[in-house]
Amino acid sequence: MISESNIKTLNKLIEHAKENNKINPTYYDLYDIKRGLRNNNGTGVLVGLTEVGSVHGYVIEDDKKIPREGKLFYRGIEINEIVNGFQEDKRYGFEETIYLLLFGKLPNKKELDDFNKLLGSMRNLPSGFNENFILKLPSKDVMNLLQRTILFLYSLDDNPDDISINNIVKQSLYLIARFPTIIAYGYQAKVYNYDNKSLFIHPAREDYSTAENILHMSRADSKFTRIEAEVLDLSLVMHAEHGGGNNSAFATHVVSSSGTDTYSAIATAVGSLKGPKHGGANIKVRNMIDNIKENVKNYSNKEELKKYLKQILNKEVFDKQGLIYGMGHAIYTISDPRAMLLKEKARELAIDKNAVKEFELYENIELLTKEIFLEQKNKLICANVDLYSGFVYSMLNIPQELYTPLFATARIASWCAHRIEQILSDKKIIRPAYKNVSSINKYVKLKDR
Ligand SMILES: CC(=O)SCCNC(=O)CCNC(=O)[C@H](O)C(C)(C)COP(=O)(O)OP(=O)(O)OC[C@H]1O[C@@H](n2cnc3c(N)ncnc32)[C@H](O)[C@@H]1OP(=O)(O)O
Ligand SMILES: O=C([O-])CC(=O)C(=O)O
Repeated sequence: MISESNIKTLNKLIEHAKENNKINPTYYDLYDIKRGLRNNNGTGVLVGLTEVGSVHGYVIEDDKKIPREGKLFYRGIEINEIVNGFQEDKRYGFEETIYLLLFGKLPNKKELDDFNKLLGSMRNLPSGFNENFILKLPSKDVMNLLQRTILFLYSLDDNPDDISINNIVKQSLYLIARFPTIIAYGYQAKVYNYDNKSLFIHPAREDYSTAENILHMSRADSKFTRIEAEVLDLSLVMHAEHGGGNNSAFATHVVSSSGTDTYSAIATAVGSLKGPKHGGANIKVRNMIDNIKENVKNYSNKEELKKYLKQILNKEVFDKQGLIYGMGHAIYTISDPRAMLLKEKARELAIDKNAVKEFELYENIELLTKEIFLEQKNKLICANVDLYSGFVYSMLNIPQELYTPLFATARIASWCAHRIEQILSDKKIIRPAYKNVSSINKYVKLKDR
């Protein structure tokens, strides 16, 4: 318990923190600061090269951003082609995607089989690890648990700081293989400790894919249907990579450039992805939907819904941050190809599960937010990958606690790929500049203050 007098001290410190950390907003223009590492025309400042993936949402003509339909490529192959490829063969695609992102080529049948076997053999945690580091130390937040569990794994690695590529590839594969196990057990520990539910620990199965293992380990009865595993697998594929400049990949580049170990780098990326403007938006979307349902009597009525969305944007309601989660993107303008694919999946599942009214709420949020941005800011905005993903998960009976951890389980593939690329190709430590705009102050002796 914090004492009354310490509360007073704390409140005073908070006031100092607020008073003394505000930079005059006009300085940003004066010194031509690339806020958010963006150029004046909204494009990202070019800070690196990559062959892992690329994201297209506009073209530049006469220094102006001209909106285009979104396209996403993994190692030069368009995402829709990858999806069509494994769906036509009626097989899972996430492991093939990890292979492609990490090793830069599509695996042949034997290479893919061998890779699946290797990942399968790496999925279980070291003996006693779950008991000591997860079940005894639960967290209400599975992303928080994931982040520190990665750091605990450092302590059990005999050679954690070796950043030779031989060692990094091995460490990366262990982490990629173990993320499903960690998030499933982290979820079990959460519901057992905080929600008074029974505890079930199912060992990972070597013969199961990543998606199958997640469903098997996170469910009490360990049962799932082929359709459920296929939809989850598709979602993992679509969340796996998004270029070098997205916040968590860039965070990986930044910390990897200092020469730090794999566990520190990946824990950093998890911390970045958790943010509500990045991967954490999927859980925010869910909360926003619940809030809308509570506060908009007839949420099927577009006028009523639009009025409430405007109140969200004006910071009057919901979390008062002024954001409509699941909408907008740093690169996509007209469309995010993943959101379009997920939307179609969501529509199919909603018809099947009698949830069309809820699907229409998501669709109306998309349409009306676009309308509001055009009317108020003359700005094109589109749904991003986080808008429909949570809805799809809810129809697969995947708990909310796992929404962002599932994103991390997919995205770790590209964090590892970007880290390897950074270490092999760009040896310079990332160190941009901050201009100091404070006055010169004299040190005053304690007795004179
Ligand atoms: C996996 C992912 O990370 S996908 C993104 C997930 N995040 C979300 O869904 C959160 C909601 N969306 C957002 O916050 C933003 O759209 C971001 C962070 C994704 C991108 O932001 P930016 O790169 O700044 O986008 P952009 O340059 O197009 O934004 C222009 C303006 O529109 C605002 N804007 C963009 N999207 C939204 C939104 N969904 N709600 C409210 N305002 C928004 C921005 O805050 C910015 O305002 P400003 O000019 O007053 O600073
Ligand atoms: O690219 C970005 O800025 C955000 C991101 O990671 C994604 O959309 O998957």
